[in-house]
Amino acid sequence: MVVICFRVISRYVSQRRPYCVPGRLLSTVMPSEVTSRFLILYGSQRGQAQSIAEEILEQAKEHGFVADISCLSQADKYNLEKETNPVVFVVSTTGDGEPPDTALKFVQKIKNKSLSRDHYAHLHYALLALGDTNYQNFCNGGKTIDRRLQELGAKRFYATGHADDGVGLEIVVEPWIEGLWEAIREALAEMAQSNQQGFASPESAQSSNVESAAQENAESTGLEVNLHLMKLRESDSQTSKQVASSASERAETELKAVGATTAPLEASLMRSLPPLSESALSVPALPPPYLNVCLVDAPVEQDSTSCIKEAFQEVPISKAVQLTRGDAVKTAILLELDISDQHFVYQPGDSFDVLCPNSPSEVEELLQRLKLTEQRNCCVELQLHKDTKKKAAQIPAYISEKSVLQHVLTWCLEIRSVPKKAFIRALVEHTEKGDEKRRLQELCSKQGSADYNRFVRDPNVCILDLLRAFPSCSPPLSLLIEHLPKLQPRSYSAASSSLYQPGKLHFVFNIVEFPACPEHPERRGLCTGWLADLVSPILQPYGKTQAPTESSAPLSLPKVNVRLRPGSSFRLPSDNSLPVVMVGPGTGVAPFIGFLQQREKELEENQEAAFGETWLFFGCRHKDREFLFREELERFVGKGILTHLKVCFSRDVSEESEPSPRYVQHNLLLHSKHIANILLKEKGYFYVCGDAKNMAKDVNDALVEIIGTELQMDKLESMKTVADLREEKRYLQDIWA
Ligand SMILES: Cc1cc2nc3c(=O)[nH]c(=O)nc-3n(C[C@H](O)[C@H](O)[C@H](O)COP(=O)(O)O)c2cc1C
Repeated sequence: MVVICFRVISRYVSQRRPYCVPGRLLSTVMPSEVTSRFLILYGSQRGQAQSIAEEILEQAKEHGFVADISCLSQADKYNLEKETNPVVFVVSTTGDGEPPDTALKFVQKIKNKSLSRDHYAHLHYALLALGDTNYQNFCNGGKTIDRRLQELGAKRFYATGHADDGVGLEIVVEPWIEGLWEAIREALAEMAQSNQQGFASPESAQSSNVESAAQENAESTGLEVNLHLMKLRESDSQTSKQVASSASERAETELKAVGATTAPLEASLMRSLPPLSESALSVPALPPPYLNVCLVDAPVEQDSTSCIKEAFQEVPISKAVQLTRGDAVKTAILLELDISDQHFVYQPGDSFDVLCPNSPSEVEELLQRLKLTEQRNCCVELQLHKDTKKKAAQIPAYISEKSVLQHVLTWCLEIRSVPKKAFIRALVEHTEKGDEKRRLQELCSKQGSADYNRFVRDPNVCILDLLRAFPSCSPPLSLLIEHLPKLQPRSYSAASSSLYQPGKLHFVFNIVEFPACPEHPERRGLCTGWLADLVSPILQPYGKTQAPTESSAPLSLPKVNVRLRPGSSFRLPSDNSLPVVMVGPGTGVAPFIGFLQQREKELEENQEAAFGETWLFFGCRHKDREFLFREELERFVGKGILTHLKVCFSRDVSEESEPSPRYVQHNLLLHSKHIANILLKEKGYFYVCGDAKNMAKDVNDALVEIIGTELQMDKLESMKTVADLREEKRYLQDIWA
């Protein structure tokens, strides 16, 4: 990162810091003995931890270090048992506080109970955990690894960072990385000192020779980098001044043009105001390009979709029903998938992934903006730049060899993703007009962080929005492939039981709507918008839920690609006699329909089956418009399968004298005694499904309050009791942000 004054100077100085370690070490450590090597290990589910790890790798070079990088799943590429250099972990969290799939084996390995307390006594590490405070188990993936490494004697040489995707990872990530270099230097010096005091093995002596050579090498590169940065700084501050004056001139002209003399101009995606518009900027280093892209006019021989569809099964959608009345604010749709021809075994509570394409109109617009409409059917051939400065550069595995351009933009790249600052920095180089260049520089700069959050991150701006806002920006296709992440499948919870409805899989979703805002036009969520369009020919309107008859069923049913998500713990207790409390407002009720269907069937098959109490807390805005699965839930109550159905409607005016509860958490509080009994005396289960941002947090707070009140505990104690419930897997969440 960084190009201005004080940072450039401190960077320049920092190249020599391996020799300028703190006083107590300076006298004992010789320069050639201080190695500059360290290892980066990342565990990432959707690529953010990986790209931060790669950013650390890039910056390492500039700071005079030699770093190796590996995914935690590539166990053959590193060996922590013998690692003598500092290790930097970057680990995200997925599911309900789980480590990412790529870190699972590693976590299993370090959790092995037979490992001794000093197993990692030789290890010096730092850890950056990524998470999202919208989820209860904030950063738990990283915290789990951190805790276990401590238990096994590893030494933490730098305070653990906990970055929150809910407010912007960069708020923690950027300063954490800034402080990392000094910390590694100190750790290296300390380790070298310990070695000198007699712990050095012949192996490490050998490696330190190699490393000091590498360090010299890195230092000379570092010097060049700094000279380059100095030059950039000079030219940048000139540009800043020029652009700043032209920005205020432009603002004035615009004011005059609209005849306004006093009304202040507002900042926007395209325009900044002082002080930012007049500030010198610290912009990130230009990410090194690493891909050569050739568009080859050749016939496509293989099915280029095969690589992304691997592990997915294509299934017909046999039914689609609108569950909400026409005047509901959100439209909920139930889909029934026909999985009878597939080997697709699921349990109630499981969730699964759906592959969805980008919108054809957005792909078309992108092709036009890239001036590639004529080449849409060309094969995209990717090669690594021979002399790229990007370390660990790889051709994206999710773009198969013979893919055509239109297919790549439709199925492989997340074109709706919010461009990261590094991407915006790279766009600057492909922008002609000075004022547009300047604004892009601001948006990726340290000084422009608040503007980036306000005009890019919060309104979910995507690359197309940027290209619309900055007409002189004309990036090459290679830049998009380098910077856009892989298009991710979307997850949904099963809303059925396969025991109850063999060969069928149900799920429910709300069509997500993003209203128009100054940064982008109105649009729908990528997958939910696509699904809604896909099923519109077979959609049964609200209130008509009968199965399609032979004659009314269309000849060809729409199809989707689905894949079961493994490892769910969101399951009914194995002991049927235990009571359960389920909290699922809105579409969050989905998995509980599966639970209750399962029990209905089990009871049908065995009249003797005895189930514990079942409580369901449901809520929505209006009883008449959005009470999803009302009839089915009432049937469960009638059959005694659901013993307590507690509903609340946040926007209905209560007709009763007593004010009725507004949200599920209020309803929970009304039944405190029962809930506390179920969870703490009867060892029951507590399930929450739905929105993480507000509901799941409020429900958690309500639970803390319930336990505190009923057991007369102080807040800290009741929070600990709730944490214990999670640990015992009796408090389970299936939530989304
Ligand atoms: C399905 C899903 C589940 C998540 N669960 C949690 C969680 O339980 N706790 C948490 O702190 N963050 C959670 N997150 C947030 C991610 O850890 C965060 O967005 C992170 O930046 C993702 O990094 P990655 O792309 O490297 O996986 C979750 C994100 C998703 C998409």
